[in-house]
Amino acid sequence: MPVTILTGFLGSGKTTLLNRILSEQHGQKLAVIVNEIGKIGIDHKLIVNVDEEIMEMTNGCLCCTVREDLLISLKQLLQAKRNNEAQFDGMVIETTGLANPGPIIQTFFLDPVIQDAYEINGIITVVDAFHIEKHFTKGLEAKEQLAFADKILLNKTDLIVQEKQNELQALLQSINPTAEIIPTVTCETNIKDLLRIQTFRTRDTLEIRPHYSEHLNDVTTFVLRETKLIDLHKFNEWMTAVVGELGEYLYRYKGILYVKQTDRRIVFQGVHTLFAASYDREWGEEKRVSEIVIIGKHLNREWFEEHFRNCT
Ligand SMILES: Nc1nc2c(ncn2[C@@H]2O[C@H](COP(=O)(O)OP(=O)(O)OP(=O)(O)O)[C@@H](O)[C@H]2O)c(=O)[nH]1
Repeated sequence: MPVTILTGFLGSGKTTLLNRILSEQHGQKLAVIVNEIGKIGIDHKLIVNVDEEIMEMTNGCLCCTVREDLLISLKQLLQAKRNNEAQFDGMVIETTGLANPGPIIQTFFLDPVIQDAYEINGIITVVDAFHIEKHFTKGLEAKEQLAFADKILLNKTDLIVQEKQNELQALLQSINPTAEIIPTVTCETNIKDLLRIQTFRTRDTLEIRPHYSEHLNDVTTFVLRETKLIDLHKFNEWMTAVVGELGEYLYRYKGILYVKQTDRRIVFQGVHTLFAASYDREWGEEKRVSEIVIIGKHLNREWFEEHFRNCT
């Protein structure tokens, strides 16, 4: 069952997006989990009344205290589905505006029952185009949410001029060079596409968009590139050590490797300490190069570059 995770700073438009997802025809019947911090059952009243399964979790912020709750909710929903008490073939989780989505994503990988039944479709981050720069000054959350995103909705573009929009798009892309950025007004976009990201599946393309290396306070983004063949064993050993040591600081990393052990491309990606790699298609006409995007906190780029080179 595909699970789509909605993040975004307070007031950016997550509920607006959720309502679109729930009211548009996209062929999926969705279960919804909303996580409200400090409010008691307010948001569900704002959510359009459709016959979806809505489960509200009010006792704390998903990212820190209630991962156990999330697990329980996920299992309850699964049980309800098996008992024919609930019908759904996909799930959407709306996180609080302050959640770091990392631990939520990890919940789906740590429990075998959950891992069997669910699959992360993707992480969608909604950005308030009018306030985002202010949000950046308030702490790390807004940047962390961008770091995890597969798709970024640059929402409320009706409140800014075109030049500002271009400037923000470049800024967001520099923070997360692999995410697709979609400018929107009231989150209007193709909902089917949002429900079909399939980020953790092997894909033909892992696109690394042009970007400018960026260091915004503590969140660092850089791309490692190497044209020499990579030794997969060396790389695996190194990555295992890296996630063991620096896992908590690694928000998101994704890459394609050109390795000596196979003619096929190796696609891999991870969140904190969890990473998965898979064989992709064979190399074609394109330039053979290993490329990894790393987004994290307090990371030393030179150290990564040097050790990645040592994997050749
Ligand atoms: N001008 C403008 N306002 C918008 C747009 N999208 C949403 N809004 C408004 O922004 C406010 C916040 O939207 P929500 O969808 O509730 O945002 P949220 O992220 O769920 O908010 P929290 O649950 O508080 O984190 C609402 O008043 C929306 O009507 C937009 O594109 N342009």
